[in-house]
Amino acid sequence: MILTVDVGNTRIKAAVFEGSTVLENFVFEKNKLEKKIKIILEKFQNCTDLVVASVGNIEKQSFLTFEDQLKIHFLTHEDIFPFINKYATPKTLGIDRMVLAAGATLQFPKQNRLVIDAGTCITYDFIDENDNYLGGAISPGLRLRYEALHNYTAKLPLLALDAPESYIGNSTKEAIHSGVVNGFVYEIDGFIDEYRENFSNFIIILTGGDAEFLAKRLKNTIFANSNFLLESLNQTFQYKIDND
Ligand SMILES: Nc1ncnc2c1ncn2[C@@H]1O[C@H](COP(=O)(O)OP(=O)(O)O)[C@@H](O)[C@H]1O
Ligand SMILES: CC(C)(COP(=O)(O)O)[C@@H](O)C(=O)NCCC(=O)O
Ligand SMILES: [K+]
Repeated sequence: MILTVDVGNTRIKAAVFEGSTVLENFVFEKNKLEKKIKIILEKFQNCTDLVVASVGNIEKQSFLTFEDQLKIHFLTHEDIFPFINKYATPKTLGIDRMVLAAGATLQFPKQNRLVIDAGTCITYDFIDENDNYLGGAISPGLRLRYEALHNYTAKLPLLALDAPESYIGNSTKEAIHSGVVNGFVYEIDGFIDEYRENFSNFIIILTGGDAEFLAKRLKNTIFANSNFLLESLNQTFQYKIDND
């Protein structure tokens, strides 16, 4: 039984796995880390390993209080991954993106794979059918877009995510919702069309906190799996155990 933890730039997501089965999912704020992990380990006392992928500002140090209870695996670029990393700056590639690429490689072998993770940022990660990780894109996530419009202008209000009535926004609020939400959707559909034009035998995985909201708005029908990063973290750990 293992506890997987995904430290993103907005929230922490966690899940307890028995083999490839999720026993329970958790989502919590970064300042609740120690308290929440303690509660989870009290409930799931058979956890033998704690596997962490962190791109937020939480480092391995924050997990060491648990090392007397279970083995801590804080994933780094030095770990073994099931793809060939063709990124020109492999050491700057986000560990979250590496885990997503590992999951896509292991779950969908011998295909071209695009992973879209709509979280704080939207990340696009492409792994070709020969398991070469080629890279992708980093773009502001939904919340970031609303906040940027408010923080970098004199008059725009800070709005919460809401679906626009039309692409023609007929009020300040509607114009902002249209620009943020439709811009987000058109961007993603545009990228997917571009990849589709250049690669055949192609699968798209959509995940992240905004995946559900997005899935029903995209022209390209793709299935959202909000748990994909944690599932991939579990599989990446298994791969590391089997191949280290
Ligand atoms: N309860 C929530 N708190 C914060 N963000 C949320 C919540 N529910 C959905 N979201 C959306 O999820 C996004 C964060 O997704 P997530 O994948 O958790 O980010 P990250 O992995 O970058 O921390 C936010 O941009 C927001 O639009
Ligand atoms: C782009 C990210 C901030 C995305 O993080 P998230 O949206 O999951 O919080 C993260 O993958 C990161 O810090 N990447 C490092 C730069 C790179 O991947 O090239
Ligand atoms: K993300």
